[in-house]
Amino acid sequence: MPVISERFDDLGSDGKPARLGIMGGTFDPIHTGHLACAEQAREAYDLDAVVFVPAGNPVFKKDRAVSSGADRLAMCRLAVLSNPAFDVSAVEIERGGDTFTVDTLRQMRAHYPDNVELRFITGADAVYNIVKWRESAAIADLARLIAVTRPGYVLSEERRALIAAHGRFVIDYLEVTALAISSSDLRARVREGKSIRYLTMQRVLDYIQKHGLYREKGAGGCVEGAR
Ligand SMILES: Nc1ncnc2c1ncn2[C@@H]1O[C@H](COP(=O)(O)OP(=O)(O)OP(=O)(O)O)[C@@H](O)[C@H]1O
Ligand SMILES: O=C(O)c1ccc[n+]([C@@H]2O[C@H](COP(=O)([O-])O)[C@@H](O)[C@H]2O)c1
Repeated sequence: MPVISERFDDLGSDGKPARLGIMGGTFDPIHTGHLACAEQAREAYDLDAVVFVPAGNPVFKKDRAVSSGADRLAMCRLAVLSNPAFDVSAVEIERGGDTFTVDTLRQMRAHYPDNVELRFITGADAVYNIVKWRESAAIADLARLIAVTRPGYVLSEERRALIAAHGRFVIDYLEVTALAISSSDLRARVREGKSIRYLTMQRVLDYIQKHGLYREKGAGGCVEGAR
């Protein structure tokens, strides 16, 4: 059984410096925006691997239904199949309870040797609120952040300064291809019977159809214990 990820549990075990990108999200469902920004972050910061980590119970999304962890995990796995530098980690879904990034980073830091640098990839909308995350100052000590641009979300110089002052955050701001794609929009399109072709990987689309996801209002499944 892998601890973190099937493909990359041994990263750094040869003693060579390595960089691991960690792409956290709800991924309900994973879409091309997520994949493109992970790929562009991998390229820009010379990451050896990027692991997608679907949140078990996303704390900032308690006001809505979230699909089961099993479905979101399965869709992420299908989405990364064609990229040898990508993998998926089930750690947050297996952990249960509310999902906090600090716990995941601690688990990863404990697993990987010191020659593996952790880089947490997140979008401008998520980074905007990072000062409100559980033990956010500790996050700053565990990982360097890659904040990718996202259409519709502006991180002003004032906000960046506020974030920097809050902890000892080291944040690399990366401009990525602007793709105004969101999981909310994909869910709404499926519910309305519209096409989501090309907005996510074909394998993910097939999974959504086969399992009848997002067809009903408030879609997905359970609010509580999203596993
Ligand atoms: N199109 C995009 N471009 C850049 N970053 C993105 C994009 N979509 C999502 N992200 C980032 O990916 C991470 C995970 O996003 P998440 O799974 O919440 O998807 P989402 O599309 O924002 O979902 P929802 O619409 O349900 O809120 C977040 O850090 C978010 O900022
Ligand atoms: O740790 C926290 O307090 C925390 C609060 C909000 C969001 N996050 C993480 O940020 C990532 C993006 O979250 P979301 O809700 O936009 O999908 C995902 O990995 C979440 O677990 C983490």
